[in-house]
Parts: sequence; structure tokens; C-alpha cells
Amino acid sequence: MAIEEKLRRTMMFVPGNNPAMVKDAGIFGADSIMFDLEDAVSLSEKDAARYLVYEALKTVDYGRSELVVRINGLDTPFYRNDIKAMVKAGIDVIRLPKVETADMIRDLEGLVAEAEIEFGREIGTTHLMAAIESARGVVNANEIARSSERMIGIALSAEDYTTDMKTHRYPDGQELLYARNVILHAARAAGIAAFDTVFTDLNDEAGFKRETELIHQLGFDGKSLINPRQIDMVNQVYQPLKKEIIVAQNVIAAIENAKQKGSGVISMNGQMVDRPVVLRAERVMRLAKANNLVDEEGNYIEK
Ligand SMILES: CC(C)(COP(=O)(O)OP(=O)(O)OC[C@H]1O[C@@H](n2cnc3c(N)ncnc32)[C@H](O)[C@@H]1OP(=O)(O)O)[C@@H](O)C(=O)NCCC(=O)NCCSC(=O)C[C@@](O)(CC(=O)O)C(=O)O
Ligand SMILES: [Mg+2]
Repeated sequence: MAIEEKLRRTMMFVPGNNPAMVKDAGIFGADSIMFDLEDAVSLSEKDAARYLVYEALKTVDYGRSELVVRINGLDTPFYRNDIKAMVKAGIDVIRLPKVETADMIRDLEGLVAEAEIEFGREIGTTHLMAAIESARGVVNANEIARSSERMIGIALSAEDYTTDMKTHRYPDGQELLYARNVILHAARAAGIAAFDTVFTDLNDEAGFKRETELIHQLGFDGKSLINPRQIDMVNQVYQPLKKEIIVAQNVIAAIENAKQKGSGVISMNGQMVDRPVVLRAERVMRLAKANNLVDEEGNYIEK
């Protein structure tokens, strides 16, 4: 089902009603910029924010960042206009908040397809993702992840989720352990990306690093962020070590060599090298390239 595996370590929320932030969001190097029309925007500013983001998408160069918009929920009077404007502007991905069922994504998909026809966009080119923000959403994560060919990922939204669970966020994250694992497994089983939640205390850098190390270890593709200062911290956690890059280079070279001799499995320093090892090595090299740790040929750059 996977559309295309992009690097999505950092998905930064940008309040859709803040002209300066919307205009400059491209300079920080986030893998994905997520313009927010939902909870960062007050009710009285919904139309203005939609218009601001629409104009920015038409006029500002956001470089290589993937462009995502968090539209308003399906229980609001705003989502239909959000979908039309964002599809018309050519957004890459629509993120639906507070998703609880696969039917919600199918409803969204129908409206997106109508908008693509209305505005002459190729059918299927607007991709979708779901934010899971409640117990019901977690319970249905598997179906949500498989609800549409357009899905690129699912995300945990811990602020709303912990409220729904009648708890709050603790430094050790125990309250999120089940939801994180469910979302991760649902995403992996569907072949799409898994995004961890925002970390809202900008002064607690040690806490942010600890949480990022945990979600990196679990296997998340990346995190939703609220501030540009968090981008480098995530990238540092996700960047491979020199020894991992060298092993990855050797694995890829060895498997290429083996393929030429007609074999898919080889041994390297006594270690079996087969398809999963090669896939992991390829991901290490993609991360190394994204972090400018290797040159064009894939050789480690000493700094
Ligand atoms: C927190 C703060 C006010 C701090 O501001 P400060 O100004 O003190 O920050 P500074 O670091 O001093 O800024 C240095 C320079 O960067 C610029 N700059 C800062 N932030 C930027 C940014 N985000 N985008 C572009 N530019 C930015 C700034 O303008 C300045 O530019 P300049 O003046 O030119 O130097 C600011 O960051 C901010 O508003 N964040 C976004 C908050 C937001 O969107 N919340 C909603 C999403 S969560 C949610 O809804 C919960 C959820 O739904 C989540 C889920 O679903 O996952 C759930 O349930 O869990
Ligand atoms: Mg939320």
C-alpha cells in the first residue's frame, strides 16, 4: 500500500493564522511543514487562516519540505472549505485530526477526490494522514491505517489522547506506551509511516531528547513538532553513527557483489547478510545522506 517512503523525521506545526511563521516556515529545514487550521487557530480566525495558508502555498517557495495541512475536524463547519482550498492550492498531504474510524478517512477521501476533479488536479495526488487522539482511535488504528490507498501515515496526538484517557502527560511517558505501540504496529502492518506526538515544554531539552530517543528506538519515522528549535534535536537522534554508516556501505557493496554472482544471501565477518539487513542498511544510508554525513558516492565525510 505504501506510496513512497520519504524521510519524515520532523513534521513541524505552523499556526495557520500567523503570517510571519507561515511565510518563514521553509527556512528551518523540517522534512514536513504542517500548516494548522485546527486547534492553533481560534474560531474567529478560521477563514482568515485558510486564506493565508492558501495564498502562501501559491506564492512561497518552501524548498524541499513536504507540505501538510491539518484541516478542521469532520464535526466542524470548516472542513469542507478547508479541503477545497487546500486541494486547489496543491497541498501534498491533508492531515485529519481526531480520527476515530476508517469511515472518517473514507469520507475525507471522497471529498478530496471531488475537489481534485473540480480543480483539475490528478486524482489520487493529494495524500492523507490521520491523527489519532482518543481511545477509540487507538482501538481502530489498524483499520484507519488501511482505510485508503492515499494514506501516508498515522500520528499519535498525546495532548488530546491523554485528556480522553483521563490522565495527563508524565515525564516517563508510561501513559503513552500502549498507544505508541498500537499506532506503530498498525502503521508498519499497513506499510505507512508512524509519527510520534508533540512535546510541548520548550524549556525541557533533556526531556525532549529522552522522548525522541525512546520513539527512535521503538521505530517511529519521526515526530510532530511545535518549534524550529526541535528540528535539529530530532535530526541528531536520528542520524546514524559513523560505524553504522560504514557497516551499511559494506553490506550494500557485498550484496551488490553477491547479486552479480547470482546469490541473495552472503556472510560478512561471520554475520548473515540477507534482505532485512540490506533494507536496514539502505535506510541508514538515506538518513546519512539527509544529515550530510556522506558524499555523493556514499563515503563518510570526516568533520
Ligand atoms: C510555542 C511557541 C508559541 C513558542 O514561540 P516563541 O516565539 O517563543 O518561539 P521561539 O523559539 O522564540 O521562536 C524563534 C523563531 O521561530 C519562529 N517560530 C516559532 N515557532 C514556529 C513554528 N511553529 N513555525 C514557524 N516558525 C516558528 C518564531 O516566530 C521566531 O521567529 P523570529 O521572530 O523571526 O525569530 C511557537 O513555537 C508556536 O506557536 N508553535 C506552534 C504551536 C502550535 O501549532 N500548536 C498546535 C499544535 S499542537 C496540538 O494541537 C496538540 C495535538 O493536537 C498535536 C497533534 O495532533 O499532534 C495533540 O492533541 O497532541
Ligand atoms: Mg489535538
